[in-house]
Amino acid sequence: MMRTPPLLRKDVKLGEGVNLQRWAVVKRIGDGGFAEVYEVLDTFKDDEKFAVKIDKLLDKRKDRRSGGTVKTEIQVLRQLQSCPPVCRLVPEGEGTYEGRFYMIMELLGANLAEIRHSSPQGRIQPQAAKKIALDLLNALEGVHKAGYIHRDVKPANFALYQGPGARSMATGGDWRIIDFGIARRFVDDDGNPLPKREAFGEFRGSTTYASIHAHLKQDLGRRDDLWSWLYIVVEMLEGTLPWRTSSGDASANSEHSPKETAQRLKQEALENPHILSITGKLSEPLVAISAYLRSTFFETEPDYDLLQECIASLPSMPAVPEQKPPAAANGHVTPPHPPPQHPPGRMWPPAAPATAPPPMFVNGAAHPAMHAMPPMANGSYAQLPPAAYMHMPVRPHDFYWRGYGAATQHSAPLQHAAVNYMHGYAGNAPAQAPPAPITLSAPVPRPAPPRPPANGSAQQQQPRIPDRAAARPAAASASDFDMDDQLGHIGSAFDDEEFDFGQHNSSSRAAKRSRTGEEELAGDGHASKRARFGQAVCARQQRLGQQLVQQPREGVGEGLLEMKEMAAMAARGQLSQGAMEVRNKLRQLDPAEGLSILAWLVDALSRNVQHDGTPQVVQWLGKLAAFSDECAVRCQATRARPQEA
Ligand SMILES: Nc1ncnc2c1ncn2[C@@H]1O[C@H](COP(=O)(O)OP(=O)(O)OP(=O)(O)O)[C@@H](O)[C@H]1O
Repeated sequence: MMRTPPLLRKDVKLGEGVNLQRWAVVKRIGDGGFAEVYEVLDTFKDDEKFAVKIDKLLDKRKDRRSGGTVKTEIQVLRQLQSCPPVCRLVPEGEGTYEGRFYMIMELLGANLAEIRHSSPQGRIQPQAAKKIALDLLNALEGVHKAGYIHRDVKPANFALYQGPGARSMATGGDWRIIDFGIARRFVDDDGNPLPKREAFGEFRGSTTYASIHAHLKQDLGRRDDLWSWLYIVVEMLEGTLPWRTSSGDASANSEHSPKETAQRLKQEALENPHILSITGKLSEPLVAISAYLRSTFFETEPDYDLLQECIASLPSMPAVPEQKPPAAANGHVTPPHPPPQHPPGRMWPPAAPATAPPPMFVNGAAHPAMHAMPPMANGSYAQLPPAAYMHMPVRPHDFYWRGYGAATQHSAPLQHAAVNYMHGYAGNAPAQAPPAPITLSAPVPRPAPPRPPANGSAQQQQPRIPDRAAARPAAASASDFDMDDQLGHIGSAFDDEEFDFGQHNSSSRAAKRSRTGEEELAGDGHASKRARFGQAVCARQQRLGQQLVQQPREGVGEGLLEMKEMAAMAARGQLSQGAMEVRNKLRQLDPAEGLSILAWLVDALSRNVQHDGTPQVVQWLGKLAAFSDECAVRCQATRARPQEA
């Protein structure tokens, strides 16, 4: 039986004494772009509390073009009700009030934006942040598995469940995902993914958390929800994002719009994810996530397990003393990027690799070797040509095979992590001894890329290996070989000259891809060639790697010749079934073992690039570096798992 509604508070905008069917409006609790949210009481159920979301009056909508309405949201939410972390609708709780659609749903608590703002320095403790990150990821996975992309993933759209059995915030809370106003179904009725739409318009979600693809007005896929999720995770841990100003929002003092600033910094963060951190040194698992997301395609089904593993390997304790981000004159929060102070030193101790590396993560903390990783200065200095990577079939968790698939660029920070990690144990005589202190040469600033000739003949130019000796004449001996320097110069050589596999020309499409981080290769005739090349690379990689580990270092030259031969064979497409089999064996190697082999190979190839600048060698180097990245990430994941258990 309908009861008299309770006394209404003054701030109720729906109108005095409003009843929406049996639900009596109590107070306003939220206000978005196209709707308002009120707390209501169910007068049929002992005044149990619920929430109602109702369309704003048309003239109060921030953006009339948004198209988002409660009516469309109801349709999406109905499809997602079997997905646990999605906000529950009350059956029969839909209707219109003065022409405005409304829906009754469960009443949730504070949203993540409010909770973060109420935390000291806007940071959430790492242990709780990890739990929240996993909950949010689960929620997104559930939505994706149900065939939808949310497209407006932001902290305000995750709210605390406060019903029976809810966990307290002290243990991370229980999160529900809300606001499906601009969600979109990405599969057809048969569950097949819809093709990417071209010429997509302005994005309608939040600028702060929008993926780079949203800024570029591209069609959004599952990966874009996950980019937003990554920004949320970074913000929870860091207390801010680089594109936020000291006032926390729009960069009012900047000559660029907030959107432009966010886009530029997000673009930079693709190359160098460390700029996402106020310390200039982002946690390696987050770097890995960024590298992984960057490697995904529009239609890629994300590897949620891998993302979970990365989050699980995040430190549970704050790694550095609390630090306030300095605000630059223009109001931007600028990562400090302390200059690295590493004295020149040897790359590898000359002894054989130890059998067992020390754990990379002990109780969530990084292996001591990881600390030796020099902060990235002003962007990546180890870019390698996109064509250095190949596309390969994927197993779950083998994301680097896919990640570096096709035209992905190499993630410099990860590569250095791998090298440094290896450095921590490979060659330290007693396996039990703590890793020797690591000395790396300070990275040499990248020279400005050469300007293309005025006559536009850049496309005919051959990729060149720069003269390393000329750039750093005093450090040319094998004993003080400097990987940073070497990779930096190789990277510079390809800045403007896209190396197209087996061809020495540049394509505007590929160049565009490298600028935008867009990696789709639909219709790319070179993709299958790269795949074949990749198989061959891996086959020979294992054999030569084992040889090299057993051989004295003088044997490297011979190994290099064999590799070049193999590369030429791959380019001609003369590949065997055997190559595929060896590759599969290589994949089964213990990641640490693979890393050990690959570290030797990268080192060996780097030394020889100086003497023989063939493009194949550069490709090899890129491929090998990518593989050592994979090994490093897999090491992290493998070692983190028992810790979590
Ligand atoms: N079920 C709920 N329980 C409690 N609070 C809610 C609920 N749903 C939404 N809110 C609150 O209301 C606010 C606005 O809701 P919502 O984001 O759905 O509206 P919107 O118009 O789509 O917003 P925006 O324009 O920001 O996307 C949310 O940030 C949240 O704090």
